[in-house]
Amino acid sequence: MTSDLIMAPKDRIYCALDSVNVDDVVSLATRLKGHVGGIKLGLEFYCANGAEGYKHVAATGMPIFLDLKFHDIPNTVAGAIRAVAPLGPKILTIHTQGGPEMMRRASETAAEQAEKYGLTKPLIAGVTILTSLDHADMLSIGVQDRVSDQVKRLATLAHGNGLDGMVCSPMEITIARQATDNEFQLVVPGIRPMGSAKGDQKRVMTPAEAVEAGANILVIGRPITQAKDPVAAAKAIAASLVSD
Ligand SMILES: O=c1ccn([C@@H]2O[C@H](COP(=O)(O)O)[C@@H](O)[C@H]2O)c(=O)[nH]1
Repeated sequence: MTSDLIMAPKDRIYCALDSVNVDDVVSLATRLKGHVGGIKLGLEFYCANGAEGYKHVAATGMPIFLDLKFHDIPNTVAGAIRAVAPLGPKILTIHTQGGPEMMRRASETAAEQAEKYGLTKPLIAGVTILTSLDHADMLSIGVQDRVSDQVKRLATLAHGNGLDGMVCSPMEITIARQATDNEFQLVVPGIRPMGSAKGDQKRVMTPAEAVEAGANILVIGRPITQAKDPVAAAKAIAASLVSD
C-alpha cells in the first residue's frame, strides 16, 4: 500500500511544458488546470526565462515541479536550492549520482529554506538513470550493471540519505519500491499512451501500466503538449488510469 491512495487519478499527472515561450506555457497551464495535478518546468523553460518566467506560471495557481536536475558538489547544490526555494516549487530534482553527502545537504537545505520562508518543504526527488538511456548507453559510459541493478543501488542511496523520492523509468518501479518504502515518492517519466511516439525515450510504459506498477507521479510531456487537443489528451490519460 502506498502513501497516496486517496489521490485522484488526474492529480498524479504532471505535464512537462518544455518550451521557451512564457505566454504559450501560461496559456497551456491555464487550460490544463483541473485536468492534471501540476506543471513541470525544466531546463528549457528555466534557462530562457528564469525565476520571472516561473512566477508567471505559478500565478496560474498550478502546483509546480521544478525539474532542474542539480548535479554538482554538495556546496553548489545547496546554494542552488537556496536560490530556488523561495519560489515555492512542490517538487525539485537533483541527481543521485552527486553522491550521499550532496543528497543529504540538498535535503537539509530544502528543509531549512522552507522553514525560513514559511513554505512547505519541496519534495526532493533524485534522478537515477535517465529514461532516454538503455543498457547499451550505460555500457558506453562504463556502467556494466543492468539498468535495474544500478537504479536499485541509487534508490537505496537516495532513500538512506534524506531524499523524499526518486525519478525512475516505469520499468524500475517495482525494484525501486522494494529498495525503499511506501512513503518514498516515485516520480516517473517515460510515459507513453498506447500508439504515442516514443521520441527519445527508451524505457517506457503506458500511464495505466505505470500506476498499476506503483508510480506516485506521472511526468508526461509531448503526448499531451503535441496533441491536437492537449486538454482532451490529458483527460483521456486520466480516464485510462485505474482508480485507486
Ligand atoms: O529520466 C528522466 C528525467 C526527466 N525527464 C523529463 O520528463 C519529461 C518527459 O517529457 P516527454 O515529452 O513525455 O518525453 C521531459 O521534460 C524530461 O526532461 C525524462 O524524460 N526522463
